[in-house]
Amino acid sequence: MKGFIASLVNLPPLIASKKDDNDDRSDKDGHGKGSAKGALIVVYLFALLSCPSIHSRRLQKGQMQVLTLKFQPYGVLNLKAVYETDVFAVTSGCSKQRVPHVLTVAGSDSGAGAGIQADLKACAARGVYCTTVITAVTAQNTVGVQGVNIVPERFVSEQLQSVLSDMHVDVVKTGMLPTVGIVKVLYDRLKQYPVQALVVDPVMVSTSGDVLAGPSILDTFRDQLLPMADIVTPNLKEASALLGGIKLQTVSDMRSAAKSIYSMGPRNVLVKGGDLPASSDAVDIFFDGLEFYELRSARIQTQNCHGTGCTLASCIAAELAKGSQMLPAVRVAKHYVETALDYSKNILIGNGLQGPFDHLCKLKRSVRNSSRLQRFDPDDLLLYAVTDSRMNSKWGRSIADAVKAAIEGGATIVQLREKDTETSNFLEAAKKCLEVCRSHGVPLLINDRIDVALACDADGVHVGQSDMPVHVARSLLGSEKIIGVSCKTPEQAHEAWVNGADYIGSGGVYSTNTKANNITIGLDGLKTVCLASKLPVVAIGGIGPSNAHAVMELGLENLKGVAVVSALFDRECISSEARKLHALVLETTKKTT
Ligand SMILES: Cc1ncc(COP(=O)(O)OP(=O)(O)O)c(N)n1
Ligand SMILES: Cc1nc(C(=O)O)sc1CCOP(=O)(O)O
Ligand SMILES: [Mg+2]
Repeated sequence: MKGFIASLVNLPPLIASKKDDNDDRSDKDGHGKGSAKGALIVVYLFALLSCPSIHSRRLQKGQMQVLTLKFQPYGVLNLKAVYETDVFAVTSGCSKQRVPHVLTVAGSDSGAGAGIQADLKACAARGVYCTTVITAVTAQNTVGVQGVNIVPERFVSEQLQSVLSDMHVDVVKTGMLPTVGIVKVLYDRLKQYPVQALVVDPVMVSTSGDVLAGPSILDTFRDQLLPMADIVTPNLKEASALLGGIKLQTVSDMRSAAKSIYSMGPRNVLVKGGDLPASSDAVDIFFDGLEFYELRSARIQTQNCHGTGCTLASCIAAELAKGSQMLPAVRVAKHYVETALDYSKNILIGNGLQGPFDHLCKLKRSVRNSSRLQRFDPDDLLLYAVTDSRMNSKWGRSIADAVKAAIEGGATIVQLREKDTETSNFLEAAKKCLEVCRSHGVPLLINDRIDVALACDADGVHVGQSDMPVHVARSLLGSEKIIGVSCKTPEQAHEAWVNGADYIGSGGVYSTNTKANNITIGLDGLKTVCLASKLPVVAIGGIGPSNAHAVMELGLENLKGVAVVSALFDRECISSEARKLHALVLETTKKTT
């Protein structure tokens, strides 16, 4: 009480400082200045009055005081108080933000397709932080489960205590709970530290058919865990086990099972029908106690489905942690799993029948490119065909037909330079061209549009000096993609190399009508750039059958070929023009090397 009175007596005048530049952004444009400051002062006063350790101290002139206020579970607000010469300011400091958080209580899968590893990947893919309590360590691969080592229940309890007591978990998701003791410690800890939602994936049998939790556990599941659960997500075998072994063979059986499991206490039930015989769709039954929902998705033909159950449950948990309602969370999770399975249907990891899938949908790019001998072969620059939308319209050709003809004539690399094509049409055309290029083993690059290149998974991009900087394009596209840059000077060529480009396009060697206001650098300019460049070079600008030999006769080691637009695409027969040019460039290259 003494400290409280002292603090009131010692309170400096509360005047907003004119000098304070660190104030909230709204002050800068003059909006909400008074109200924001007023609110901060009220919070500061409240903190001052309710915290005895602050009351007893008086701020000296020039002294700064930082109060860190924790508003659990929303975050932390730092208040900064400065008492200067008759001016006192209260400002907000960095306000920390809590992030959505799922705790998974499950087994480790050494093959990383299911269990804890799948949960971590699913949460990462869905933008949610994931902590882990490991209940068992399995020796497992794509063939099956070779060994299981159960973590002692007191240590499961210790892990739970560590995470739940400190890290503010939003949602708990359970997977493999191999003993009655472990289910019980989980039950006790959840009573001690209640969370926003509990997602129970009643893992009992692995995809390979190995038993991961015996029948002795069923009673504890039914009596303790299910009544606490916000959703339980059994597959057909697990639903059958929970219901004493009844057969589930039809969608109607699944509905009855969902209803019976619901009567055990969970708020929602999702019976997964992935194993349902004779069904072209994957049908799941969702029951919320009032209504049944038949959730259908395409059945993806793939062996890479190890861990789908864990992933689905983790994704539901992640969506709930982000604030979603239950049914939308389930729908999003199903769609996510379907997308990841579809993306991963052809990846090859392991020799067994139960392959993992790619939660982050990122692995395939390197798989595809590693199947090529090299990511980028500079000799591919020999005859570089660059498309032009206006020329194709003029001649009434689709982009894909034009590209096909150029490749049939001998083009060794293709760039789609579609300056006036709408994005959606460009993307569609790029996909078609990619099919053509892939079937001929010819790389396809996209001019300027990194977004289109990413969307269609093209082999790379070509950018100019005023397009996206090379290092940014590289960070977006990854190390596997080809990046070319236009350079007219040695300095630009050096920059391109430093920033991680694969080749440079240099020109205009001759004047051109294809690109407006283009600066011509001539053969001399091209030579200067080539000599300075550590990267392979392709010449561009006004090049055709009449002058291609002059370009290649420069005989420069890193000058690998010619890039042409009008000499191919503004001609009646693209393939025969390509054939002519290809032969010419090849001949001069052979002569000069
Ligand atoms: C192979 C090749 N070299 C140079 C260019 C020109 O690119 P840029 O300077 O970005 O100009 P636009 O093509 O975008 O008009 C190129 N496209 N290809
Ligand atoms: C797209 C482009 N870039 C150039 C450069 O100098 O960087 S010249 C050019 C147009 C090349 O078209 P054509 O083969 O019809 O002359
Ligand atoms: Mg450009």
